[in-house]
Formats: sequence, structure tokens, C-alpha cells
Amino acid sequence: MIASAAAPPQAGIDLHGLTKTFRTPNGPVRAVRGIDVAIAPGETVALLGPNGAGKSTTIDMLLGLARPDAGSVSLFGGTPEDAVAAGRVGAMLQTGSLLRDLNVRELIAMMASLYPDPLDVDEVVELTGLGALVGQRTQKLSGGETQRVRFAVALVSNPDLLVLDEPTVAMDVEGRHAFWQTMRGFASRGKTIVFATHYLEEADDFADRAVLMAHGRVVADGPTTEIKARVGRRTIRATLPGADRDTLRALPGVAAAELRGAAVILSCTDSDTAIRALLAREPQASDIEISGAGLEEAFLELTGGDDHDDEELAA
Ligand SMILES: Nc1ncnc2c1ncn2[C@@H]1O[C@H](COP(=O)(O)OP(=O)(O)OP(=O)(O)O)[C@@H](O)[C@H]1O
Repeated sequence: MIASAAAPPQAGIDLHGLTKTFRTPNGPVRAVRGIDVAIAPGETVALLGPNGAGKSTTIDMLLGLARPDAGSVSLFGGTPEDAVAAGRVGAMLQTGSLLRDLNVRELIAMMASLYPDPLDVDEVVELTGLGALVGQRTQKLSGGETQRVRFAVALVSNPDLLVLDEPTVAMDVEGRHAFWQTMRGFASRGKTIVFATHYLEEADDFADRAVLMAHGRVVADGPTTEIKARVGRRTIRATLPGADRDTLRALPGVAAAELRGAAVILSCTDSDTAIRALLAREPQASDIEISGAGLEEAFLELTGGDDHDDEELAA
């Protein structure tokens, strides 16, 4: 088990007005365009967004690996460099290879020796399910196994903050499941976790909160349930032979109506109002089902409409 850390410090992560532009032969790429995100200690936050949204660049700035053009990063009230040097931050990034010619245990032990208050090596091995691989040379590991060792390396300093950029990308379903189990255990000890992912179900299942990025900006930030609700559309399905589409569409709370044989499908802006109106008008409606928008729908709606505006902003 993870040794209990001191009471979590009050200051968490504060990204303020962060901006980063890359100069390329094809002109400037405005990767991050002024984002403000505050994360409290103990929160688990998913960073979501399509390819090129600016997630990795944001993570690099958060960790002090890239310098923002404008804005500031505060980790636990200090600079990222200080927090990293103190072993308070563990990171698992998309790139980065493992040191070769060491076995898994030797590598974890070596990394542990670099930090003031590391976890016990056996504990890390157990937590990350690496028991069967401790004697394996790092260059002989599969992609999924390498990811698990990288995770062990991120954990070994017993960090207050874990930052993970698409951590489960090379893992199979079982590996992913085991990974999130471990993360749950880690989060339950009051640790702060920030992870970027393309897997919406991981964000939905695991994060307290999602920050949605598109084109270098934050387009939504809140509990995943709230983000789903923001999209607002719920669908009512019912059996209603002989229904009239225009009548249904005119019901309060209904944005669109579709008929498929005896089935009616109502897309609603306010499903509570719509269901009452439907039943008042069509009491014979049966087999009624209401379904909410998924995170996937919310994601597409919230990230899809944000057009590129490089020229305007670069001016
Ligand atoms: N070193 C760099 N030089 C030039 N452009 C870069 C550099 N790093 C990132 N970019 C560009 O900045 C934008 C944001 O990239 P970033 O990697 O932060 O996005 P991302 O949301 O992490 O994407 P993905 O999900 O594909 O990893 C992209 O247009 C990318 O091409």
C-alpha cells in the first residue's frame, strides 16, 4: 500500500493565461491561446480534446518542460521546477524511453534513489502489477509492459501530483482495467491526477472533472455529468401509432421530432417539460424511454464548432 503522505497542501495547480506559439517554417502555430485552469489538491481531472487541441503543450508547460510565452503556472504554490525537484510531481508522457540494460526492479530502485521520500520499490512493483516482470530487461518489454514500467517510474517518488499524457494508449483492455484500478487507489489517498486522453469513457468513468480543449482554448470545464448536461439534448423514444410529426415538434421542450413506423423519437431541449406535454397530449404513448447525451455527443458538439482563427489572432 502507498505510505500515507502528509496532509495535502492547500495550493493545487493554477494555470493562468497560459499561451504558447510555435514558430514554424509555415508560420506561427498558436498551440495554446490563453487558458485558465485551477485544480484543487485531490482532484482527478481529464484533459480532453481532438488531435492538436493543445493538451500536450499545456502539460509540458504545467511540468516546466516548455516555457509559456505569456501567463503563469503555479504548482503547490511554487514553480513547476521546484515541485518536480522535490519529487512532488510524477509524469508519464507520450514520449520518453526507458533506460536500457537494467531490469525492471533495478530501474525502479534507481529512480527511487533520486527522490527524498520515495515509495518502497516492492510496493510500487505490487501496485503496478509488475511482479512477474521484475527480472526482465527493459528493452525486452512489450509496448503495454513498457507503459506499466513508465507508470511505476512516475509513481515511485510518491508524488502529490501525477500527470499522465494518454497513459493507456499501448495497453490492452485488461491492462487498462488494471491501470485504472491502481489509479483509483492512488487518487483515494488524496493525490491530484491530471490525465490527457482520447478515450472518452476513461474520462467519464474515472475523472471528477473534464477540461475540454479545442484549438488551444478551454471550451468546457466542469464535472463530466455537467458537461453532458450542457449539451442539453435528451432523447425521448415512445411507441405512438398514427402520431403527427408537426404536432410533436410543436410540443414545448421539443427541438425535433422523427417518426419511424409506430415509434416516435423526440430530441429535446427540456425533456422534463417535453415528457409532460407529450403525455398530456398523447396519453396512449407507451414504451417511453428517455436517454441523456453521452460525453461523446457533448465532446463533438463543444469541440466541433470552434473554427480556426489563426490569422485573426496572429494579427
Ligand atoms: N514543437 C512543436 N513545434 C511546432 N508545432 C508544434 C510543436 N508541438 C506542438 N505543435 C503544434 O501545436 C498544436 C498543439 O499540439 P499538442 O501536441 O499540444 O496537441 P494535443 O492536444 O496534445 O494533440 P494530440 O491529441 O494529437 O496529442 C498542434 O497544431 C501541433 O502541431
